[in-house]
Amino acid sequence: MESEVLLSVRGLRIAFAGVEAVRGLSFDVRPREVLALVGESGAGKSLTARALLGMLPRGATASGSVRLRGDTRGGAQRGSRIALVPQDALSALSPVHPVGDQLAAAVRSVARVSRKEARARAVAALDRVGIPDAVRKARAYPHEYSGGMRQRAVIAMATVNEPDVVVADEPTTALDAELQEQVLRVLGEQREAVGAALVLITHDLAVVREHADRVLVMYAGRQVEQGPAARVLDRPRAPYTAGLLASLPSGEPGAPGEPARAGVRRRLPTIPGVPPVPDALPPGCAFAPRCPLAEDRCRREEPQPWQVDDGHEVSCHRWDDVPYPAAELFQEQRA
Ligand SMILES: Nc1ncnc2c1ncn2[C@@H]1O[C@H](COP(=O)(O)OP(=O)(O)OP(=O)(O)O)[C@@H](O)[C@H]1O
Repeated sequence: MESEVLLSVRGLRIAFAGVEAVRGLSFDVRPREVLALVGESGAGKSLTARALLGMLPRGATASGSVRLRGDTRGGAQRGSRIALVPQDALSALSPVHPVGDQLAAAVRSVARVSRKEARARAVAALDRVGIPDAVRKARAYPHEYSGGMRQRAVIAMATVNEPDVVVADEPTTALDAELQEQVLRVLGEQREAVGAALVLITHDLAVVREHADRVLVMYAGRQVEQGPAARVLDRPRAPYTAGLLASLPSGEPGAPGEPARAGVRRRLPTIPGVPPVPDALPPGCAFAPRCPLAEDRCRREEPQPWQVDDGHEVSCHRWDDVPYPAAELFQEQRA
């Protein structure tokens, strides 16, 4: 069923020593859907990802609920159904064991199968992500893989047990453009092959435009806007989303406005200022100090999510005053 919800997050809050870094986040992920979590550094994307996996850092306290197919149990129950592709591929693989052994161990940690069967699944997973001569490569150590092949091996590791959800935390930041594209393509293919949904964490709206069905834009631990990716990027209703879009090079797949002209470099507007830290949030809307549309109310009252369109929510008092094209908000400021 199209509308079936696979993963449901309600009122998620994550705090360190009483200071909230994620402040009441709610979203759903449907089967096979790609949901992108976007926002600047410190928005709470990685913490949210870790909460989905039930792997919060030491000292964090969480409230709210994360349900997978209606089940709130965390730990191993959820751990085997939600898999992580971490930011740093190297940290995901042990340097002292052959890659195939690591994948086989991952298989045996969730399924009671023979060593031989686990091995076969490991090789099949390596083969599926496009590693040539997978039988032989399974016997090699991570340092014997090229950077791109290692990324693929990490994706194989995350998908070997055919999870319901793959969470990829900025899987491409350390890679050059060609490898980034490759990794995103392989992730997409694996999503198809094992029928998983993908939660893709990124700060790159061009990646969202290319690869996501839905997008959740975060700022200072809260939802700013969420909805179908094409609709949010074409007609953002939150000034913050508009600012992220304005800072994309024109002609990028996520960028609005005219196509890029070869040889012409324009100075890109960026959102002035920096995001607040969790223990020094301004009153009202956390984005107000950087927002060209902020008025008194914004500095007093935190906006609640408001449905502007089918499945498109925005948390902004002034969403109806965001111009079209929205990037103009920040271009004007620069002038
Ligand atoms: N282990 C920790 N101890 C204390 N505070 C933390 C810890 N981890 C995260 N935080 C706080 O939570 C905020 C959000 O962190 P998070 O890593 O989720 O951000 P992010 O959006 O993923 O950023 P980035 O893009 O840089 O990874 C941080 O700015 C920090 O204040």
